[in-house]
Amino acid sequence: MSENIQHKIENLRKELHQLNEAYYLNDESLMSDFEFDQKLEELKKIETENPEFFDANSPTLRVGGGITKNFPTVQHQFRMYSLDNSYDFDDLEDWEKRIEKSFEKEDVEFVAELKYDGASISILYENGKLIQAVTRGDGFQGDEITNNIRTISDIPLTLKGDFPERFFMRGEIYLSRKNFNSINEKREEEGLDLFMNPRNTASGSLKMQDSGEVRKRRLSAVLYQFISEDYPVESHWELFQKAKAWGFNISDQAKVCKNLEEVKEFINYWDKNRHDLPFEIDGIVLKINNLNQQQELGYTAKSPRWAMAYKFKAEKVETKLESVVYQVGRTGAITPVANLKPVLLAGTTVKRATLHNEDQIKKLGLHEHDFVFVEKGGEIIPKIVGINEEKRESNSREIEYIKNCPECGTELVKIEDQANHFCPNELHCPPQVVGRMIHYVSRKALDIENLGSETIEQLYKAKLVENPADFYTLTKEQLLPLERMAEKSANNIIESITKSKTIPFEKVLFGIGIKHVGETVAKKLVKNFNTIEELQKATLEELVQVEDIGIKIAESIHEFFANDENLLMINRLKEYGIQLEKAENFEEKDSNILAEKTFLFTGKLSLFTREAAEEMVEKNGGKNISAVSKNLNYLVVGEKAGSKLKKAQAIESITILDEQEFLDLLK
Ligand SMILES: NC(=O)c1ccc[n+]([C@@H]2O[C@H](COP(=O)([O-])OP(=O)(O)OC[C@H]3O[C@@H](n4cnc5c(N)ncnc54)[C@H](O)[C@@H]3O)[C@@H](O)[C@H]2O)c1
Ligand SMILES: [Zn+2]
Repeated sequence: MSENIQHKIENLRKELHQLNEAYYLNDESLMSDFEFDQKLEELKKIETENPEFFDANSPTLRVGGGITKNFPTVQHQFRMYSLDNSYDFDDLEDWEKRIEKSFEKEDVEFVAELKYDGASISILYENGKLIQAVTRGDGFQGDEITNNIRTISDIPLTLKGDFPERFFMRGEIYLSRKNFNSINEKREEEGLDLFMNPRNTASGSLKMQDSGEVRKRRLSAVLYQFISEDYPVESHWELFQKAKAWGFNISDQAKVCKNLEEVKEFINYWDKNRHDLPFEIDGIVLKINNLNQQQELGYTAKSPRWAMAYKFKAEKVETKLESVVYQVGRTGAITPVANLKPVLLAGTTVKRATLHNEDQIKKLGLHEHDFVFVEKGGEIIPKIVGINEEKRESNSREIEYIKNCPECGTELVKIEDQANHFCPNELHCPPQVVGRMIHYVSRKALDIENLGSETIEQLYKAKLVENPADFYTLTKEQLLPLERMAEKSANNIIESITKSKTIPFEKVLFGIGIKHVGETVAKKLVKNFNTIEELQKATLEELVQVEDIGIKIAESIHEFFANDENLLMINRLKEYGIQLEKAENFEEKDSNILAEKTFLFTGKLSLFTREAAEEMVEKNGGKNISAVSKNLNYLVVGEKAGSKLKKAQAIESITILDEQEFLDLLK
């Protein structure tokens, strides 16, 4: 018996650890939050009943996140906790009763706030200036991401009014629905995978190395906690008002509730109206208003006793399955999709739900015309979570998975370790053909501006292009009849196509879409092979001798050149003057960490010479400029820096670094 229980505890702990790792480190939700929380609750219960299996590392006792290797690690002066959560009023009532009991003779007030769905951050302010920003990490230590946080316009770099000398502000970094959608629209244009949901995208954005890219994500921030050695006021609510006056973005919806009735009203209101907010929330947070009471209640191993999260369950509705259709992605992956009788769910009308793959359909046991339960969990696309078998028609047949590609008829294949089926007809299956051309024009490949995925699709349908070489024979006259194509756009497209003839070999090699040859591999190949002919002639042995090239990539390169159609395309590209030879100034960049960043060095440098420093900037994608202005991002100062430093200090957007801090940027 006890062996069984031990086994169960260990399995649950292991599973929850894995889910935490996916969620916090890879920004992936492998199940809904509700399912996760149920498992956590189950573990908590078994652990309480079987205290002999105590483990301080259990997910019930530890904050789920961790730190990465990509940023400096910083210890939190004040620990960052998680929140206890509940999904129903009974739990809230229990919590309130416990609290009432602790303060029999005092009034207890609550502050109810929206629970923003993003990633938490702790920001240190000293003398009214933003000094440092750190992620929650494991609660004890986190990643130092100050430069990324500085790009968020909701976060003040300088405070106003009667702010305390030194304190931390904590809050949530999130992404509005609108900005999330526009990021995905752009990714779709560029043929990139779409992001799953705003929470994971916000959290992933914070971990990017290039703050220029972070800025483009247009993140938002809301601050909800002031922390310091001592407090200027006596309640959480007053702190909010203070913080607002100092220039912080505080939630407009927060409200003082005198009792649980008012709390319930607040919760019910937002459960109903949350879909109208411009951002996503996953619940409501309740905090005891009085700071003395907060202090008296203190903390458990993982969360404050003076706060509680009430989480909304994902909504679930029943509707009828009308049909199952199969989508072919640009890489040839097949995704089954359920067409549903339209139904209102979480504020939007749902007509389709993803079925993921054949195994998922089998697991559900889906039959034609079944009545299904649909839920909107962490993902944008709703999913079918169950079937109402009582309503099944007696003669309805089980859904049978397709054997051939719905686009081109080719027999599908299943690759080991992959959940999806694939259409192997890379060169002629329409979505794959279009996908290859979209990849060719994308920013990191031939960077042909003005030619979006829609236009490419139209060109393909009009039989004007079938592979990247065809772009170079396009004329303005052929473009003009396309939908929504004006003279000016047609000219721009032709111009961008012509301009792509100067794009260097390594980007062309990436652009022609040899399987497994990504950006970095393409660079490594060009470093070792001067021309496309040399690459074509290389034996498998020669290929695998190149750094980072394994047998899988080598074989894929061979396969590519064994195909006559590919050779024909290469010959045509050569004829049109595309770069298929290593450029004289080819230089393998170390990284792109400093992309779009400008630098200026001043004063007497001791860790490196000015020339070496400027070279480091360039090798990592940055730019050197010669004067202090608004265009400067970083001023790196050595000893005895003079007027440039003074001038830079007056411009808020310039970050001033010492030499070591500059080197740290390159880590
Ligand atoms: N789906 C999965 O696979 C998976 C995996 C791991 C965790 N999770 C989810 O994450 C939860 C655990 O994450 P957690 O520890 O960050 O807890 P949490 O997200 O449930 O609550 C704590 C966090 O809420 C945030 N928050 C938002 N608004 C706030 C406000 N007004 N005041 C205070 N805090 C506010 C803060 O970032 C705080 O750290 C789990 O309960 C689960 O729901 C899901
Ligand atoms: Zn196909």
